[in-house]
Amino acid sequence: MQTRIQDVHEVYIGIGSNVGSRETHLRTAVRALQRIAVGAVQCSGVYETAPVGYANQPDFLNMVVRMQVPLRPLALLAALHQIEQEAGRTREIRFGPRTLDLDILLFDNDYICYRMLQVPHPRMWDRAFVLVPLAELAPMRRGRSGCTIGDLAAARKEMGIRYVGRLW
Ligand SMILES: Nc1ncnc2c1ncn2[C@@H]1O[C@H](COP(=O)(O)OP(=O)(O)OP(=O)(O)O)[C@@H](O)[C@H]1O
Ligand SMILES: Nc1nc2c(c(=O)[nH]1)N=C(CO)CN2
Repeated sequence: MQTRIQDVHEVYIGIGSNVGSRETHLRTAVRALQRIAVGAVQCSGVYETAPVGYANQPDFLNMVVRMQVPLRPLALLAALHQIEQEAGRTREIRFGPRTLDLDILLFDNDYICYRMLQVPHPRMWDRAFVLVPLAELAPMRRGRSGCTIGDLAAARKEMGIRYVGRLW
């Protein structure tokens, strides 16, 4: 069956890992995302980042991808949960260590407010580990404050985050 253009959505996904082989988890995640995407997945660089929200855990690797998906928001969330589970993700401590975390940052230009899903991701605007890689892919997008993601990232790029390179 053909996918109609209006059924395809542009989404940005935040990826994080701080347990096990972090780089392997990122690579596995991007390959899995490629399987649900229409066309190529575009990747930011990879950053090593100090933990935010719960300090007593290892540093993360973080990156962001942009892709087009033929899925509605909750179906995309379910697909991301499945990929997290396949990477051995468990949920014990809020903001705590995890093999793989996949967050929907942006879904087209939509505002989504379901019990299980809020988009734009409500905590992304303060997080250097999201804004800095996201600014590589969408520097001119604006948040509710009216500031661009590029400006928000520039104001935070010294905050516990170090560029380590590209996976692709
Ligand atoms: N934009 C979103 N992307 C992913 N999950 C979301 C989003 N909005 C709400 N959720 C919900 O958050 C729940 C908890 O997700 P998770 O365990 O990954 O949180 P967390 O990574 O510890 O914290 P944070 O959401 O601040 O990154 C998910 O099961 C999902 O229902
Ligand atoms: N540096 C960093 N800190 C975090 C991260 C993350 O991906 N990177 N994810 C969290 C859970 O939402 C909590 N804290």
